[in-house]
Amino acid sequence: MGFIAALPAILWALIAWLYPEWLTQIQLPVPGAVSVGLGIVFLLAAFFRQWHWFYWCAWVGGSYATIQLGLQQPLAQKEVSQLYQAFPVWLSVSALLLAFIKKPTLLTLKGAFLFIVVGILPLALLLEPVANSVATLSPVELLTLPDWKDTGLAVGLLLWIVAMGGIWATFLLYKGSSSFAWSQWASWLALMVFLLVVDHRDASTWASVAAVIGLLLALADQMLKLAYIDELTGLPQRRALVSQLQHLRRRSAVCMLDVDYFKKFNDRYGHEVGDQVLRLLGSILREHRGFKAYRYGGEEFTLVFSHSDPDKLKSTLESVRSKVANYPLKLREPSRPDSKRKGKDARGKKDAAKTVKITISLGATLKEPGDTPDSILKRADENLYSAKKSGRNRVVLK
Ligand SMILES: Nc1nc2c(ncn2[C@@H]2O[C@H](COP(=O)(O)OP(=O)(O)OP(=O)(O)O)[C@@H](O)[C@H]2O)c(=O)[nH]1
Repeated sequence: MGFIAALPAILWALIAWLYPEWLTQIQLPVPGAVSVGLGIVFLLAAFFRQWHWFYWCAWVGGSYATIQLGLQQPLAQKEVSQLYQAFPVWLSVSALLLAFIKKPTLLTLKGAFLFIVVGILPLALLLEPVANSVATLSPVELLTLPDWKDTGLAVGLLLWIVAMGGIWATFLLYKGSSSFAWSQWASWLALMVFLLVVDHRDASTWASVAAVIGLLLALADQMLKLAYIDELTGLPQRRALVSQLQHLRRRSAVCMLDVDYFKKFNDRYGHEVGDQVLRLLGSILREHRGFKAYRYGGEEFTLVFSHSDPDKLKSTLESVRSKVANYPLKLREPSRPDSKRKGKDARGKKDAAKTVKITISLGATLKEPGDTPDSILKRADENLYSAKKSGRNRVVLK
């Protein structure tokens, strides 16, 4: 899902490669699209107090300004050619640093410093001695074999983009990264691809627009997650459930489930261990087939089925119930032993990592004509209450 933020940059790269003539044929719908886009990201990020986005806006803005001031002239000029060599070094080093360092809060001295560095520093490349010395670090020449020099293609640059972009993207995929992390990769890719098609009019604006749209998509994705996804379990939360229940199909069913004696469990093992259990229960429900799971609130979850076959429903719910009841929960020690000796003893014992089990009760109901979200949830909740009253660790479907 996070990958969505990278799509505009990938689309831009494909167009720049396959149909570069489009860049001059299609007019940008908004004059000053880059500034307008960056302004919108700034405002949204400030509104939602997502300060770390400001650094990326400053990075895109500073790089775009440098391109406009220095790279809009023929590459044959010596100082332009030096900037052209130095610029990918700046883009790559600064992007990697900004993506992987722990970013300070913006409204601190360190934060303001970083903001200015990423926004203003690229402009220093417009000074010839700076560009000259940074250009000596550029691997573009090194990566371009002598045979390729006359092809007119910046082959070294292409290899650089493929190598660095590939390693970075593999890392992001491996880590299952957020849309914000992907939008950082995408901003870098968009501007690097611009350098490959530097001769085309408007290429820098299209590249920066692709970077800004990536940031906007990532911001929108993060806002949706904040509003709809429960942080502890990663499941959609009550707000998402209510919106789903408003569009239930005629044949559907709803189940409320709740952990048994969870208060006692929390009292005995601590709230942190209780959280571990909810996280695990969330992942069991997410991976189980046949329904969509939501965290209703506290230790209560809701399952929504898109059929109303009672036998199938009962068998799925029984399978969930028994899976949870038989799942051995390995508890991590809440605190470390207070001496080396005790730690050694504990590691020696077989039961040092304690295994416990939990059970859940489930109350399910089929959709009836005229049901509202409230009425169907109320019926499922009454059935859950019956399951609790009749001994817990069971399914009631009425
Ligand atoms: N660790 C943890 N505990 C939570 C969370 N949300 C709710 N709880 C706890 O869940 C417990 C719910 O207790 P009760 O509603 O009394 O129900 P119960 O003890 O599970 O008993 P029955 O439902 O009757 O089997 C309370 O102790 C809450 O503090 C959470 O996010 N994390």
